[in-house]
Amino acid sequence: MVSVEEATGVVLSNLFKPPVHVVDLNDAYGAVLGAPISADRDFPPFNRVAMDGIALWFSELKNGRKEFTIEGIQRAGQPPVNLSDVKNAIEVMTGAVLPEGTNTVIRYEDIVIQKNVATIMSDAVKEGHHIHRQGSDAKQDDILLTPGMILSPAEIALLASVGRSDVPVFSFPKAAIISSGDELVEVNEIPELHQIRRSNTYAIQAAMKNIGWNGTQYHLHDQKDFVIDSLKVIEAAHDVLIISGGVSKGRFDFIPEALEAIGVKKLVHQVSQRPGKPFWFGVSKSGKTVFALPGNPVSTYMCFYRYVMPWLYKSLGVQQKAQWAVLGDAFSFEPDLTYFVQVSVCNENGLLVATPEVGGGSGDFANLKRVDGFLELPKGRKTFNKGEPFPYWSFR
Ligand SMILES: Nc1nc2c(c(=O)[nH]1)N[C@H]1C(S)=C(S)[C@@H](COP(=O)(O)OP(=O)(O)OC[C@H]3O[C@@H](n4cnc5c(N)ncnc54)[C@H](O)[C@@H]3O)O[C@H]1N2
Ligand code: MOO
Repeated sequence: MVSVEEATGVVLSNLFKPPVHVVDLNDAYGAVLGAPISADRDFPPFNRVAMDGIALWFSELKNGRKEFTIEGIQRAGQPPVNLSDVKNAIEVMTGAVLPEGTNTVIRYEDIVIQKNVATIMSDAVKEGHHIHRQGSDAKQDDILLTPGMILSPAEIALLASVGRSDVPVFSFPKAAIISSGDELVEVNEIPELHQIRRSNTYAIQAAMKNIGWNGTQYHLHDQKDFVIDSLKVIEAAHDVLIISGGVSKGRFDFIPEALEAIGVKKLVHQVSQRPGKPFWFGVSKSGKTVFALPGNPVSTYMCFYRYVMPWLYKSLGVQQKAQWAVLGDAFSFEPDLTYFVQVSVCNENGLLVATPEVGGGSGDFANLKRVDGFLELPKGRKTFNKGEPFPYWSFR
């Protein structure tokens, strides 16, 4: 049995190398950027007028002139006009290029215009006011976005502004989501007394969809040869297998044996954690990744967020930000295991406070509906204090 930290270390050193494909800018939201994006021009690309008003040559104002004849207008979208006489000014619009021969913008609010003459009413005008300087935000060829960024609306705006209508993004690994167990029937079936509907693969699929990842669902009956043959075919056709169930010690828990039979090397089996102790992880001969998550629904769920998601993010170069929350109530847990306690969270004066909602164990997935995530309470301790911070794994 290995610790959570050891298991994490193994999982995160067996990553998927994602290929890059191109998507239309309109479809890029939420995708993971697959190549660096640089500025094709300075940001802003020209000295940009930042307020509607007039532009003039500041020395004239400094030397005492208060009245400036307006000799023209500079609209946004027009090439720069030229101030021909420093005693004059040019009306300028926000977003326009600063007219040549001017170096200061004064807002309409600070002037009075009568008969084409602007009188400056403010004493607070400073040289260079209200000009968004060329290159002040970024220089041409600066790297604006790096691979591994999840594209939010902010990045979409940058991609648009540098002319990237085709966006290179990382492809997600092709995933198989596999359930196993003869007690499981399809969602649209009426189960017999001894049966239940399968729900874990749907939960995994939904968790994946949340980040734009898709998988194909399979179900395996508890028949050893069938499991071996099916896994062989599925392994060949996917980059990652996410299996739920059949990994503990039951007579019909064939998954570890079947995986080894098809050449998947076991790298982790059994982690000193609750839930999810029978967690299994391995890599096939052809480099495919296999997660076999313990079948109890809460265990599957927890292991997906604690191991599969970090693996995916690291594979795609995404920096997963560690989250912490403080324990809302004192808590005790006797076994010498890392305990992922189900918690509901709320924000109290800027602090994320996690209140344990233990529920009825790892089979009680009805409890998950009132829970926001898991708080990771370390092994080697029995009591945990109210107000103490611990890593928090959110699924909302
Ligand atoms: N002798 C031992 N028995 C068990 C141990 C152990 O260490 N020694 N570990 C227990 C723990 S902890 C867990 S977790 C489970 C995990 O077992 P499996 O991975 O083999 O899971 P199954 O037995 O197939 O299923 C467990 C439970 O979950 C239900 N299940 C499975 N798949 C689904 C699904 N897709 N949707 C909904 N529910 C699912 C299944 O019906 C079982 O009730 O083993 C303990 N036993
Ligand atoms: O540890 Mo198991 O994953 O609790 O039911």
